[in-house]
Amino acid sequence: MFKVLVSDPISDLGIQKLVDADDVVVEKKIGLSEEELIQIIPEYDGLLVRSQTTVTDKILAAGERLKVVGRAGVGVDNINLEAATQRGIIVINAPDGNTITTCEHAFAMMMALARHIPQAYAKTVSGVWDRKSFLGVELHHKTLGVLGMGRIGSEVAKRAKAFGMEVLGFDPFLTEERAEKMGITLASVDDIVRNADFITVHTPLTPETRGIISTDQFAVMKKGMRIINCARGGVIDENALVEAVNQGIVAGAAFDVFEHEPPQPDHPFLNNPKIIVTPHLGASTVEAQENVAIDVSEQVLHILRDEPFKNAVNIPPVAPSVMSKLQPYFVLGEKLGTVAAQITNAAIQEIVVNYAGDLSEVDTQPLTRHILKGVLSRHFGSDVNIVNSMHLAKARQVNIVVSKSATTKGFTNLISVALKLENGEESIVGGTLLAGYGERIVQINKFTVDLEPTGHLIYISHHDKPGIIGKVGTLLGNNDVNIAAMQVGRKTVGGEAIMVLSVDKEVPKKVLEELVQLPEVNTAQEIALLSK
Ligand SMILES: NC(=O)C1=CN([C@@H]2O[C@H](COP(=O)(O)OP(=O)(O)OC[C@H]3O[C@@H](n4cnc5c(N)ncnc54)[C@H](O)[C@@H]3O)[C@@H](O)[C@H]2O)C=CC1
Ligand SMILES: O=C(O)CCC(=O)C(=O)O
Repeated sequence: MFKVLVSDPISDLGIQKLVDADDVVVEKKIGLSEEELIQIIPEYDGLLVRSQTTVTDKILAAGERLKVVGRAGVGVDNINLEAATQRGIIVINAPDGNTITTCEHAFAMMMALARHIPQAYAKTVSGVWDRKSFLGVELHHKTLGVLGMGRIGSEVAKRAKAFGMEVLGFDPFLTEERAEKMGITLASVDDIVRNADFITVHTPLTPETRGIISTDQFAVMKKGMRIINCARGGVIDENALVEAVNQGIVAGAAFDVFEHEPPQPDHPFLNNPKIIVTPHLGASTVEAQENVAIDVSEQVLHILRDEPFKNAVNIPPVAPSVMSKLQPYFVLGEKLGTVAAQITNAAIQEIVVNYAGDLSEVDTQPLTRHILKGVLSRHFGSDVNIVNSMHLAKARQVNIVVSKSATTKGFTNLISVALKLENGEESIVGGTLLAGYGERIVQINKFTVDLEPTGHLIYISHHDKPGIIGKVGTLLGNNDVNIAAMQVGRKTVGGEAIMVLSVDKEVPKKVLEELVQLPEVNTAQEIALLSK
C-alpha cells in the first residue's frame, strides 16, 4: 500500500482518483512546519504540494520511501530540485492546468490598472463618490509587451489582440514565423521596454530573468506606462519599480507575486496607491485547481505503480513516439548494465554505451539512464533510479560516452555496454531484443553468446579443457543446483573461455567457492538480474 501526503490545500475533487485507488492511502495534513514534515515524511511514498510547502533538502533526506513530489501547478521553485534529483526523487508538475486561469488573472490586472478599479472600489465603499480621480486609459490601440511567450504569455497575447492592442513579444524560443502566425511582432527586451504602454512578464524566475526589468529598463520606458507581474516575484525588481512609480515613469503596476511571500506589512507596494496587488491568486480558480490536481494525481499514481509517466521536471521530457520505441528496451538495458558491472571487481572509470540498428535513429537518453541504473545498482542498490543514475555516475567522475552506429552484427538492434576499468581492462556486455523471442545477451567481453537473461546466472571464467563442463555440472548437481541452460564461449581451442549457466535457484556462496577450487576455473560468480 502506498501512502501519499497532501501538505497544501489542493482540490478534493482533483485528487479523487488518488483517493479512490485501492493501493493508495491519501492523508491531508495542511500547514505543517519543516520540522513537523521531517518527523512524518518517512512514512510516505508521495508528497503533493501547491506553493505553500517549501520542500527542502532536509525533508527530502528524511523521506526514506519518497518516490515522487507532485506540484499542483507550474512553478517548482518551492522544491529543492537538485536535492530531489540527487536522492532519486521524481518531481512532477502540472504545467497546463492553470494556463488560462493565470492568463485571465494577468488580463484582469491589466484592465484593473487601466481603469483604477481597485482604488475606485475602495473609495466608493468608503462612502466617497469620486468621479474625477479615476480617469483611465483604453487598451485599444495601445502597445503591449509580453516577456515570456510560453503557455501563459501566448494566451495573454491572443486576448490582447482581440482587444485591438499591438503586441510585442520576446522569448528565447519565439521565432519570427510563430510570431507572424500569432499576429504579433517579435521584439527584443530593449524594443519592448522602450515602446510598450503596458508590459506583462510571464517567465519563470531564473538567474537570467531575475531583475530583467530593473532601473536601467525603467529609465528608458515611455512615461506613464503600466506594468504587470503575475509570474514570479523578482522578475521585475521591486525597489526599482517603486522608484519608477515615484518618478512618474510608471503610472501603475499590478503584482500578484512578491520576492518574499507573504510580503511584510511595511512592504513598499502595500501603501502605494499606484500599485495594486493580489496574494498570488493567478492560479486560483475552481477550474484550474481541479485541473492541476487531476493532472498531478494521475502522474503520481503512475509513478507509484511504476508505469510510464509525464511532466517530470527533473528528467528531460521525451516525445511519446520516442518513448514507445524505447520502452521495450528498458529492462534489457538495465540487465546489460548490471551484468557488465558484476563480471568485474575493478573500479569503473568510463561507461561507453553503443546503440546500433533501429536504436541509432532515436533519442536514447532515457534508455541510457536505465543502463546506468543497472550498472550502478551493484553498488547503490535501490538508492539508484532513472532520475539520479546519470547524476550519481557523474558525481563519481565516471565519464559517460554514448555512441551510435549502423553496424549491428546481423541484429536489427544491438546495445553494447562497455565499462572501462581502472586496471585498463574492459567489461563488455551486448544484448538485443529478438522479435518474438525477447531479450538476449549476445556478447560477454570478447565472447559471443546466446543467453536469455532470466532467473539466476552463474558466470565462470576458465581454461578450455576437455571435461570441464562435466566437472561443473557434477559439482552443481551434487549441491542440488539444477541447470536450466548453459552457454560456453571461447576464442581459441584450449584458451581462455567463459561459461554462463542459467540455474533454477540462488547458488549458495559455498558452491561458488567450490567451483573456484576446480583447477581449470579462474572465477565463478553469481549474477543477480533484475526482478522484472
Ligand atoms: N501567479 C500565479 O499563480 C502563477 C504563476 N505562474 C508563473 O508563470 C510562469 C510562466 O508560466 P507558463 O507560461 O506556464 O510557463 P512556460 O514554461 O510555458 O513559459 C515560460 C516562458 O518563459 C520563457 N523564458 C525563459 N527565460 C526567458 C527570458 N530570459 N526572457 C524571456 N522569456 C524567457 C521560456 O522560454 C518560456 O517560453 C511560470 O514560470 C510560473 O512561475 C504560473 C502559473 C500561476
Ligand atoms: O496557486 C498556486 O498553487 C500557485 C500557482 C503558481 O504560481 C504556479 O503554478 O506556478
